[in-house]
Amino acid sequence: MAKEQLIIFDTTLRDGEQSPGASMTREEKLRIARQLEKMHVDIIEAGFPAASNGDFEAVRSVAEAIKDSRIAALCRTSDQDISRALEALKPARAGRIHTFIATSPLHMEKKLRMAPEDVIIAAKNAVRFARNGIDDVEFSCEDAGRSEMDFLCRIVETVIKEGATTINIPDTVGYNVPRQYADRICQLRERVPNSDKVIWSVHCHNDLGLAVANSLAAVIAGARQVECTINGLGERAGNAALEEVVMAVRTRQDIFPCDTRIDATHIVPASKLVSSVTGFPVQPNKAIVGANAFAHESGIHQDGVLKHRETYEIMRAEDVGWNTNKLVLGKHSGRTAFRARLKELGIEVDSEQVLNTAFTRFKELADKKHEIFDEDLHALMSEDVVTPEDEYYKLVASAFHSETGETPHAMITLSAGGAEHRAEAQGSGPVDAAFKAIESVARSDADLQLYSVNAITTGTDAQGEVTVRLAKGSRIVNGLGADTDIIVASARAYINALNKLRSVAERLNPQL
Ligand SMILES: CC(=O)SCCNC(=O)CCNC(=O)[C@H](O)C(C)(C)COP(=O)(O)OP(=O)(O)OC[C@H]1O[C@@H](n2cnc3c(N)ncnc32)[C@H](O)[C@@H]1OP(=O)(O)O
Ligand SMILES: CC(C)C(=O)C(=O)O
Ligand SMILES: [Mg+2]
Repeated sequence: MAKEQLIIFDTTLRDGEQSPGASMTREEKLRIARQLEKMHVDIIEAGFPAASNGDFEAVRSVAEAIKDSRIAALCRTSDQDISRALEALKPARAGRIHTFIATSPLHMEKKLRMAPEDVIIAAKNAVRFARNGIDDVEFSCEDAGRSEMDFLCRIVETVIKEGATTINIPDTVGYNVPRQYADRICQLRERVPNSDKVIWSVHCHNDLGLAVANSLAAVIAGARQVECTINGLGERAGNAALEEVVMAVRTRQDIFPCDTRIDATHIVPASKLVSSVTGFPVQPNKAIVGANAFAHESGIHQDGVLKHRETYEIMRAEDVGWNTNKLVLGKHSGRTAFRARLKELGIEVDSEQVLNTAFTRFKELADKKHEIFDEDLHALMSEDVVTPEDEYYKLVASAFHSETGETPHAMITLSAGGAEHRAEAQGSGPVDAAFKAIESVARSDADLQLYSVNAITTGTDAQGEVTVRLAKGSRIVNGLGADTDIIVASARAYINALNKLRSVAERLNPQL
């Protein structure tokens, strides 16, 4: 049997924009709307035209530009708001008026200061007025999650009689839990006359982190429109995240009697676009669109994924717009992932013993660094362990001078093959000066590819550890140096890298 359609109503440009700091210009709304259209979002709520001239123009521009998604505009129950929204929607090929009024005792008494009977009259008049201007009218019972069921049934019955085509039951303050919210939808569908003539919609906020769970529970209870936003953007803790709703329904087709029309491969680009427009970063562990959503770091998981992806992946990264899943090498990784990455990098390991030695070094490095990059692996595999006894270069003495207004200066005494050399240099900072002084003796001509500093103890007397990566031709090595003086640690790291470069060169050319 063909699945029913679950309508995706995206409100990133309206409720999403209500996130403090997320307001968008007309051009930004247009860019996002085009991406939503590409994804096959059914309805794009573009804004609240009565809010400002800017929002009016933004809704009008979106209505003009978008052809394959329906454009909705939000308005209160007043004729002025509705007229403004109708005006903004004029260029739309398909438009929808979305009008709302609060229905909870708290909102009616304290905010609207209206008697419940007057709220029903306002809703009735608004839907009638809107239907005179447009065929598609959605009515929302704001704060439905805290409204009395009998009252909800009455107001919904009234607006259906006036021609509302979609009835939205928002959990405006994210107060509901899934079973209770689903029960509301079931009761409304059972009790309201002609409930089968309208689409039941849900709009959940995430104040208790339940927006997606509540939306999905409502879908199982018969809702066929979900209002949601990219990255879960929205007022306060946000709305249900579009990407999570879409992928939950798609991944669990064994449970849901419906599916969306969304082309999920556009989800990650949409997430990145919304994040860059609003300046709201996506947390790495965010479902579907977070940088770690398809990344595996621990050895047992990596081994499983390499043997069969589905051991630890319920969706394919490619299906939501990532290039691929990721195996991140770190201190929890095991030999399987280590060997696999080396193979990808074209590094042949000819024996188990070489692999084991390299793996031990890899673990030592991983204890010091959060993430191991491909360059680290190249360095790791191309270097020999240099023991203090066979170090060619040794730091004998050093002095650094750095004073405000003066060029930093370094003096180094370096032993090279047993002969001591004294060198001085100036640099843009004391570390730069130290490296230049060392180079003036070693003349390695290597490229400095990485300089990174870690504090390995805490406090002002912290031991600083420096990593220096040098590259020469195809050789890449990592040098490490530690000292409580960070400039000395840097000089040691540079010298350590020089010794490793030399030892690799010797291995390749024993005449050296
Ligand atoms: C749950 C939601 O997300 S609701 C949508 C939230 N979005 C917005 O608020 C859009 C941006 N808002 C605005 O730009 C402004 O608030 C405007 C232009 C809409 C109204 O501005 P103002 O006229 O200055 O009113 P103000 O914002 O101070 O107060 C809201 C008024 O609307 C009334 N109101 C609230 N909801 C409704 C409604 N659904 N239908 C009719 N009146 C309503 C309030 O009771 C209040 O009326 P009062 O001034 O007589 O007390
Ligand atoms: C206007 C309505 C749909 C809303 O955003 C809410 O109740 O949260
Ligand atoms: Mg909302």
